[in-house]
Amino acid sequence: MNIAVVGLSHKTAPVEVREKLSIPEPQLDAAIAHLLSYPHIEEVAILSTCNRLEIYLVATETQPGIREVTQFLSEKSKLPLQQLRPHLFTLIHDDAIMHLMRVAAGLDSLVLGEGQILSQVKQTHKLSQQYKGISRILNRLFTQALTAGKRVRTETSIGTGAVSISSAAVELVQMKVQNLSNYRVAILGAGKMSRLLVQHLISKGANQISILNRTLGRAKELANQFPDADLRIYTMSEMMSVMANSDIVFTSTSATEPIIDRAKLETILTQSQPLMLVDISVPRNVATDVNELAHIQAYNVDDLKAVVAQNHESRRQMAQEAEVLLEEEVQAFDVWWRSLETVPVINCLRDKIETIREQELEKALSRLGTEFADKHQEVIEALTRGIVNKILHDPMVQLRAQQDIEARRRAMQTLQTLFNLEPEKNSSQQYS
Ligand SMILES: NC(=O)c1ccc[n+]([C@@H]2O[C@H](COP(=O)([O-])OP(=O)(O)OC[C@H]3O[C@@H](n4cnc5c(N)ncnc54)[C@H](OP(=O)(O)O)[C@@H]3O)[C@@H](O)[C@H]2O)c1
Repeated sequence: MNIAVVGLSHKTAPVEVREKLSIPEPQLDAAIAHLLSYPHIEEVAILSTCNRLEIYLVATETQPGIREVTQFLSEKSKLPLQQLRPHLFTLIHDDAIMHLMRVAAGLDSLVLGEGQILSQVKQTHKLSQQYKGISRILNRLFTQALTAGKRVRTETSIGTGAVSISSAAVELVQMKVQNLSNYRVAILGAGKMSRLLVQHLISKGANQISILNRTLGRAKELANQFPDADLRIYTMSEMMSVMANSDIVFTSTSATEPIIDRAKLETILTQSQPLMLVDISVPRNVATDVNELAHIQAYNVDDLKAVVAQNHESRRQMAQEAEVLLEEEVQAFDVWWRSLETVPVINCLRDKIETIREQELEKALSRLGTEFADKHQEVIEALTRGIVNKILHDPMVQLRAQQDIEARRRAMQTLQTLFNLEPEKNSSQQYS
């Protein structure tokens, strides 16, 4: 039994590959069920964000489990394995555990230390539980990773400063245009990233902002969060006319197909009309053919790398503080993981003692007669259970807490000899 992660991220794959592997929320249930149907996969969790698609698994046999996930990714993306493989990374056990901790802490993000990833990991944990992808092992790992992520945000300085993909996108635009107050800005979408866009645009001096959304209610809600800004709101049906009257358009919707392409722009823009498009969505909202138009400047999430390079430099020191803290959380998970090898011996001992308790109780009750048994069975049952549990408590706790592997194995062996136990064969190797 082992933990592994197979996936790709902004570090290993460009946006045109990442978007092929994005698994939107409505498809998660089916994807988890599909992965669990493979013979070597016991538990699975899928983390799908704009920067990564990572599949965490517990495999009965590591390499076959990894092969099954790789096969799934190839089918899902419709990319042949030879084409997909150069973009994939695979990490096993300790490396996979540390990786999830780093991801949750924002240390593997394009924008180092951004906070959105922690809620995305939380959502992955929640949905993987809901769709029954994870049980004991990944549940524990995700819980520990979320603790690690929260600690990094509260106990180190990396969480300070509101950095996000949205802030980087605004920074990119500001580098290009200097004074944002002179430009008409439109934002397509009114979700979490759009809210951050509005916040950063306002803080950088933009004052002509339009928000367009599929549902007007959500755009209104967003505008209401910035009562001092004069935000204009529209439904998507007005997209073309609003864009025709904009200088800069940000796109941040969860649409799975492009909503802007060359043909659409040609119908609204004059030949010399400039327009800057900044698409932070994955899958992308802007088709690549817009680059064929002379006065269009189009950027996507991968173009933010240049902006965030500066951010990385200044935040690297803070990231080092966080790494120390993550080591502690990996260690805590490791202690738990190693304690799992005691489970078969503990179960075996419990079963044996429980059988003795039941047999002795039955004998005693039959000696005491039915009248006594009917009246007092519950009390005697509770009494014997209480005695057994109290006697077993300390040895069980001591055994699980023993961190020295050799000492723990010796203790398990002693228990087996003294109580003549026969735990399942090979079960002590099951978790190594
Ligand atoms: N969350 C992050 O940290 C993060 C970071 C970088 C990039 N991104 C990318 O940014 C995009 C938005 O993410 P988010 O977190 O802001 O999502 P979100 O909070 O769930 O909001 C989704 C937005 O997309 C709109 N939408 C969904 N399907 C649409 C469709 N078919 N056509 C037009 N609009 C549609 C929704 O409109 P309604 O209100 O009408 O449903 C809503 O405004 C995604 O592509 C995501 O990958 C997210």
